[in-house]
This record gives sequence, structure tokens and C-alpha cells, in this order.
Amino acid sequence: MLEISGLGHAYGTHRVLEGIDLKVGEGELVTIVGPSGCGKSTLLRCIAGLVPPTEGKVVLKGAPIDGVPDDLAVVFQDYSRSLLPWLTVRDNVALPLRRRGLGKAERRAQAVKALASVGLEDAAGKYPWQLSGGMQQRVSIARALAYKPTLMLMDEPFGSVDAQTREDLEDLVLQVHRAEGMTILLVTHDIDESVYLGDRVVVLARNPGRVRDELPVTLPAGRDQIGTRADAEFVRLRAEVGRLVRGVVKDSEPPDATDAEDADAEAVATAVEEPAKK
Ligand SMILES: Nc1ncnc2c1ncn2[C@@H]1O[C@H](COP(=O)(O)OP(=O)(O)OP(=O)(O)O)[C@@H](O)[C@H]1O
Repeated sequence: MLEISGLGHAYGTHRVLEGIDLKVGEGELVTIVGPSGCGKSTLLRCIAGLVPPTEGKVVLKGAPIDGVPDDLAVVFQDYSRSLLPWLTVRDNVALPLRRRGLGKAERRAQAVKALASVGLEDAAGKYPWQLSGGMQQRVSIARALAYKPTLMLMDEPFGSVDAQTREDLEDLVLQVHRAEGMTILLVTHDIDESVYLGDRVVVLARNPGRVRDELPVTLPAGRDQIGTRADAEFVRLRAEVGRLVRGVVKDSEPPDATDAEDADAEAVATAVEEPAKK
């Protein structure tokens, strides 16, 4: 479904990504995690056709991406800038459906259905600024769902909401992934989240950003915030992803010097050593 090969990107002389090879299969939910500044967002923007990579290629369903593909939806962290304040919630969700060539009544009907699937049927006639942050992000997710994209890209989608809302939205994504069989590629800097959501976790290293490792998540598909996070396999995986993000490939090996000196890596190490919060 999605095939990235030899992808590299530089902003001027600043080399951000190098030699990224990654495949995502139909119906998979793949999470990408890595230290701050390793190029996660740049990678997602290259896949979305928003930033042309300086090397390599991205192929979606057999077609090379050289602009924003029609069959893609992106959910960004900053929901306040992704919804149009002068349109109602329903019209925000219905707007991209024009590109599908649907008539007005059908666009509205699909928007209402998608809003119901994220629990916001009662908010259809409101404006985005009348909703809480978590509700606005639900609207962004509903907009992506209504569009029925081949691939949904999510860039730190829960980075701007409180912890409880974050958990609710994580479960919402799992639910729509299961119900719709949607292929999702989600970027996060949160190690626990990468394991909780992913069928597979891709860990990036930085300077330049490259794939350090990929880990299949062998947890059962039906996940829940309390039970899954207490599962021994979850605890093992989050520790392993944490070590990879930090740059320690095996317990016996010293950490990568650049990463270990970095405050972000220390924060990651602390997060790994703390017991699971949930
Ligand atoms: N438009 C741009 N122009 C120049 N440099 C950029 C641009 N966007 C990002 N960068 C730089 O590229 C590097 C990677 O940034 P990017 O946002 O892709 O990383 P990230 O892993 O998503 O970071 P974070 O986790 O902190 O959001 C950073 O050093 C950043 O300063």
C-alpha cells in the first residue's frame, strides 16, 4: 500500500532524513517514534506530498507521490488551525468531500455519520470555537473518516490535549482502525502511545533521521488503557522502544554519545525507568 525507499531530505545544507526504507501494508496501524528533532514530521510531510524529498521516493498504491495525493487525509497536532472557524462542524467535515464529487445532501449525510462515529452528532451545528480542544480534534478525525482515505497520516495528533482526553482519543483511533480497517501512520514522541496504538513501531534515530529498528507489537488487538498497559508484553516493549529511542541497542552496549548527552534522551530514559502510570 505505502512504500518508501531511499528517502532523504535536507533543508538547505541541514540533512534531516537519510536512507529511509519503510513499507506499510493495507489495514496496518504503524506508529513512528523517535527523539525530538529526528525528522518525524518531515517524514510525514514527505509522505503527504507537502515537502518534496531531496532523495528517494514514496509510492502509494503503486503511484509515486509528487504532490498532495487525492486519497490521503492528514490529522495534525494543531486542531485549532486545521478547522475553519467560519464553518459549522458539519460543514468542516463535509468540505473535503467536494473533491469526491459528491452532491451537497450526500456530503452532509456522510459528515453527520462520521460525526456520530466520534460521538459528536449533537455538535454538528456548532462552530469549532464553541468546542473543547478534545472535541475539535475529534472533528478533525471525523473529517478524515468521512473522506475515507486510502491512508490516514497523523502527526502528534494528541499532543495538545489533556491526559484523559488523550486516552479517549487513542481509543477512538483504535476503534475506527478496527471498524473501518483504515491504514494509519501515526507519529508520536510518546513511547507508551507508540506501543499502545501500533501493530508495529518504527523507531527513528537522529542526525540524520533514519530507521533504527522496527518492532512488531504482539499485544492482542482488543486493547484497553488499564489492562494493556499492565500487560508484561507491553512493559517489555515500552522498555525496548525506550532503549532504542535513547540509542542503547542492547543493555550491554553504551548509549550513542550524541543522543545520551541530550536532555530529551534523558527524559526518555526516565520515562522508561518509571513504572507504568496507567
Ligand atoms: N521548514 C523547515 N525549514 C528548515 N528546517 C526545518 C524545517 N522544518 C523542520 N526543520 C528542522 O528539521 C529537523 C527535524 O524537524 P522535524 O520537525 O521533522 O522533527 P520531529 O522529529 O518531528 O521533531 P519534534 O518531535 O520536536 O516535533 C529539526 O532540526 C528542525 O529544526
